[in-house]
This record gives sequence, structure tokens and C-alpha cells, in this order.
Amino acid sequence: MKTQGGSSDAKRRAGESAANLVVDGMVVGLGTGSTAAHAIDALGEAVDAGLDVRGIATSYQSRRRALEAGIPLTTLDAVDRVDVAIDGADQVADRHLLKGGGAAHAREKVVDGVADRFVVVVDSSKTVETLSRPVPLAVLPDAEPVVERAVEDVGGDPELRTATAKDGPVVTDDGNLVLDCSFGPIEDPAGLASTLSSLPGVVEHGLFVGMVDEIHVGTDGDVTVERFD
Ligand SMILES: O=C(CO)[C@H](O)[C@H](O)COP(=O)(O)O
Repeated sequence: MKTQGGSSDAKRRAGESAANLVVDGMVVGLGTGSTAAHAIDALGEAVDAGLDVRGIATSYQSRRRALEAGIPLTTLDAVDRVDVAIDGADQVADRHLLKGGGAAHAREKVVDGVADRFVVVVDSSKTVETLSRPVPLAVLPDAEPVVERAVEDVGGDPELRTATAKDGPVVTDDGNLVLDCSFGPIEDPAGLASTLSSLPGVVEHGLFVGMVDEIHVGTDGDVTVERFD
């Protein structure tokens, strides 16, 4: 699995802390990435001990992890609501996130966005004053050259994400390509999000603006929780 950022211990602390929020009867959005995987593992242990929950996976990877952990799965069309979604992030500034390091941000945005409570799990290396990592765009394959030019026109520097374990580009679970687009420091996440959403061929971008309800930040010795309500 792709990992980045801080220690595995810090990620585990954050994931386990968020998993503790889940109670009997909940439908839980299961995020993607190495930190969300710790939450999935902790939920699996709780299910083993009798917790009654159903999970909604946000990617092939989180589905596999949940199945291995023994979490019963459901789908968005089979439930009325998602009580809580627990997901990782590549950068966090206040209530804004950059996601998509695992190329799952399109499905993640749907599940995280519909959840009554969106809980983010990160290690402390992910928290910043201003978002500045490249913004991943999931792009319709045929539209890739068009989107590249459009991103340049709005001041970005797009780079097609390529796979390490295969020749050629990364292809998302939904068959899209990924353009990682550098804009430097992102002073106006809402404005950039709206610009990127308006580009034909962009399926989804990795800016999650003001969506977060709670952030669990793990360090090697502790976890801090910030709530926004
Ligand atoms: O957005 C994501 C996947 O699309 C991940 O949540 C993000 O990349 C964080 O991953 P990790 O916890 O492994 O650092």
C-alpha cells in the first residue's frame, strides 16, 4: 500500500481514536490509505467483539481491507444514511483537505460528503497552515489533453500520475486518469475548487473544502482531536 507522511504508530493512534466513535447500528464510510486502514482494522476487532456495524468502502483497497477485517459491507443504494465516515488526508489546513494520494478521492468525496459526520485521521506531518501539495484531478481518459491545457490556463502545472508497478498511467477504480496539478500555496481553496469543478473532463478534484467535522491527529505518543461544531 502507498504510504506517506509520519510514523505508522502515529497513524494507528489516529485511526483507532476515530474508530472509537462508532457505536452499534451505525453505517460507516471506510476511507482509503494507510491511516484509514488502521481505523478499519480497529473496527474489525470491535466487530469481532460484537459491534454491529455496516461499512461502505471508498475503494478497492478499503473494500479488501474491510473484508479481511470481517466488517459487513453495504452500498450507498442500500442505506438511507451514512452515520460517520472515517478517512485520511494528504494535507489538512483548518477545515480544508487535500486528498487523492491513493487516487480514490472521487468515491471518497461522495461517501465522506454524504456522511452525517466526517472524521479525518492523519498523523501530525499532514497538518499545515496553507495547502500546497499538488491537487489530484480524476480525469476522463479521452479528456486528458484538454484538461491539461485547461489547468495550465488557470495557472496550474499538471503532471500525469504514472504507476510504479506497471508501465503507463495510474488508472482509478472507476477507469479515470489522475493529473497531479501544482498551484503553489493555495490561498483560496474554495475558489480553486470551484474553478477545477468547472473544467469539462474533470470527474473530481482532491480539494475537500469545509467538509470536515472532526480531525484526529496522531503523534508517536498521543492523539489530539479537533471538533468543528
Ligand atoms: O486521499 C487518500 C486516498 O485517495 C488518502 O486518504 C490519503 O492519500 C492519505 O493516505 P495515507 O493515510 O496513506 O497517508
